[in-house]
Amino acid sequence: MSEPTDTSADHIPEPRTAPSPPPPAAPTAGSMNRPGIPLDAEPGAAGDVNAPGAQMRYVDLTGSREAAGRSIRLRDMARRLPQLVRRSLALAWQVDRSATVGLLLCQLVAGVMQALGLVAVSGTLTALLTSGDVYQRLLQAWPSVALLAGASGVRALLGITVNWLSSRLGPLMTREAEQMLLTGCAEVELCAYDEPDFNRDREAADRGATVTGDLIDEGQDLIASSASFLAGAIVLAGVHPLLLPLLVAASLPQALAQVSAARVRYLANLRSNGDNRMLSVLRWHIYTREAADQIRAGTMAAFLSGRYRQTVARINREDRAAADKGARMSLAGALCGGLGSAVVWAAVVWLLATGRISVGLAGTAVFALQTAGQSVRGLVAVGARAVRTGLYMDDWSGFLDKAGGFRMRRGPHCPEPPETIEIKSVSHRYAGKDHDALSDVSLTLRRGEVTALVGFNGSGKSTLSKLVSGLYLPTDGQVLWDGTPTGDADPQALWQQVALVPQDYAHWPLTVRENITLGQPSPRGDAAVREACEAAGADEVVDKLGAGLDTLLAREWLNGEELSGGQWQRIALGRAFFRQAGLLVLDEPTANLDPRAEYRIFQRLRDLARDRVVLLVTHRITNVAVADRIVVLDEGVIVQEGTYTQLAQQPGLFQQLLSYQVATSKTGGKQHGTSA
Ligand SMILES: Nc1ncnc2c1ncn2[C@@H]1O[C@H](COP(=O)(O)OP(=O)(O)OP(=O)(O)O)[C@@H](O)[C@H]1O
Repeated sequence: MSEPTDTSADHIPEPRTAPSPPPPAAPTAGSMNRPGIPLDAEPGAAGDVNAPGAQMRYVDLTGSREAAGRSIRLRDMARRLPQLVRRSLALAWQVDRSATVGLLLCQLVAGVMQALGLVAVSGTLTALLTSGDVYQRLLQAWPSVALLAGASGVRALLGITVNWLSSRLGPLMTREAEQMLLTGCAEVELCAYDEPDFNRDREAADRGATVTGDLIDEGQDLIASSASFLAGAIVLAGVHPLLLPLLVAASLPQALAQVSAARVRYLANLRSNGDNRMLSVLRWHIYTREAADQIRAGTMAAFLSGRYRQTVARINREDRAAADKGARMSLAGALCGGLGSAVVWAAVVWLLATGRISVGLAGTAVFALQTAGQSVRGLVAVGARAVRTGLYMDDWSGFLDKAGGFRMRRGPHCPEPPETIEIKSVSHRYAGKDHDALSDVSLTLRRGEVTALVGFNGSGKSTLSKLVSGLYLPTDGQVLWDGTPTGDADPQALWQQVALVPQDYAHWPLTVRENITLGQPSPRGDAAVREACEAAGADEVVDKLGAGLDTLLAREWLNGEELSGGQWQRIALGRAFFRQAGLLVLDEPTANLDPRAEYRIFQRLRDLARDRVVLLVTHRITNVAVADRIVVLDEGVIVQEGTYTQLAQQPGLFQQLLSYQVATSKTGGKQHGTSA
C-alpha cells in the first residue's frame, strides 16, 4: 500500500510523467521548408506575425476539456473516482494479470491490518490506563502491542510490495496505451490527417497515453486512502457515533478548498496549453540542427528568443494568477478546517469529561481521528490528481474512438500488378475545403506507358497521383485497377503494388539498406538493393560511405552519416526502384538532382515502364518528352492531353509552361554569360 502523496498540498501536482508536446517536425525533406509556422497556427497569424499586436498562437485546443476541467468538483469527483479505479485496474489486468491480482490482495490485507492496528491501539491504551500494578498492566497490554507491531510490520511489507508491483505495471500500461495509439493511427484512412481536429486530438491523446501509467499509482493511493479511512471510521464509530459525522463535517471545508484550488490550476494549465505547445515548437526550431543555418543566415535568433520570452511571460502571468487564487482558497479552507478540528477535539474532551467514553477509548479516538482525517485529505488530493489524469486519458480513449471511425474499411480484393488504371469521373475535395482539388477527371493509365502530369502549383497533380495509388479514395467517381475500385481492394495488398517517390520523402534514421528495402528485404538479398541503387544513381553515394549499405543515415546518431539533398533523393528513388510493384509514381523525382543524374533517371524511365504503369509528376517541362502521354491539369481539371510533339505545337497551357521554361533557361544563360 503506497502512502497517498502530498495530502496537505493545495494543488494537484503535474502528472508524474509530465506530458510534453511532441516535436513538430517529421523526418521529411519537405519539413525543412516550413520552419517556424505550426500547421495549426491561428488563421492569419502565420502570415502577419510582425503586425502590431499580432501573436503567433496555436488555435485553442481546450474546447471540451475546459468544460471537463470545470467539472472538477467534489460531487463529480466522487462519481468519477470509482470509474477511474476500475479503468486503471482494467488496463492493468490487460497488461499483467498476476501483478493486478497481487496489488488488489495487498490493498485488501493492508486495509485489514490498518483496522487491526487501530483496535490494537485501543487494547494497548485500555490495558495501560487501567488501575493495578505496572507489571500487571504491561502483561495485559503485550498481546495488543504485539498485534500493533505485527500489523505495522505487515503494512510496511505490503507497502513495499505494492510499490514494486505498481512500478512494474505503470510503464507497461503506458507502453500498451502508446501501442494502441500507434496501431489506431496506422489503421486510419490518410484523409483523417486532413481533419484539423484529428491532428490536434492525436497530440492530446499522446499526452494521455504518456500519463496512463500514473493512473495505477493514483488508483492504488485511492484504494489505500479509502481502506485507511474505512478502518479509522469503523473504529471511530465504535468509540462514539458522534465522532465520525463530526470529523467528516470538519474535513469538508478543507476538501472543498483543495478541489477548488485544483480546478483553478487545471484550468490555468489548459489556458496555457497553446502557449506551451508554441514553446515546444520554438524550442525545437531554435536548438535543433534542422533550421540552425537559416536562423544564423537570417539573423533570426533575437526575434525567435523574443517570441519565446513573450510566450513564457504569458504562461507566467497565468500561473501566477492561478497560484494566488489557489493560495487564497487554501487559506480559507485551512481556517475553516482548523475551526472544524477544534470542534472535533472539543467533542472528544467533552465525551471524556462527561464519562461517556473511557480514557483508553479517548486515546483510541485520537489515533482514529488522525488516521481518518489524513485519509480524507489524501482521498481529496489524490482524487483530484486522478481526475485530472482521467481527463488526459479521456483524450486518449476519445481519440481511439475517433480513429476507429476513420479505420480503413475497404474490400478484400488483392490486386495483381495492374494492366490498366482507369480514373473515371473522379472528383476530390479535402476535408474542410470549400472547393474540389480535382473535378470530374477521367484518364486511363496503361502498363508499358509513362504518363506525365504537368500544370501550375496547386493544380491537383499530387492529389491525382495519391488517388491513383489508393492513398486517398475519391470523394466522387472511381479509380479502377483492372476494373476493381480502389475502395474494394485490400489496402495492404494494393500498396504492395505501389512504388512511390513523393515530393517530401522520408529521411529515415536507418541504415542505407533499410532505407532502400523499407524493412522488407528481397529474397535476392543485397544484390537487389545494389541494382536498385544503381538504377537510381545511389550506387555512387553508397560507394563513398564508410560502411556501405550498413551506414546509418543520421549524423546525430553514433557513427551516422549525413547526405546532401540530391543524395537523399537518389536513395528515395532507389527505394521505389527496389520495390517489385506494378505502379511507379514519381512526384517531382529529380527536383534535387544534378543535370547528369536527372538525365539518367529520365533515360531509365522507358525501361522501367516496360512492365509497369508509370505516372510522373514534374515541372521540368523540357524533360517530359520521355512520356508517352502528357496530361495538363489546371485548377483540378484536365485541360490538355497528348504527346509532347502534339502539345508543343498546340496553343494552350502546355505551350505556355514550355515557353516559361525555355525563357527561364535563356535568361539564366544570358545572365550567366554576362557575369562570366
Ligand atoms: N492535405 C491537404 N489538405 C487540404 N488541401 C490540400 C491538401 N493537399 C493539397 N491540398 C490542396 O489541393 C489543391 C491541389 O494540391 P496538389 O498538391 O494536388 O497540387 P499540385 O499540382 O501537386 O501542386 P504542386 O505543383 O505545388 O506540387 C491545392 O489547392 C492544395 O492547397
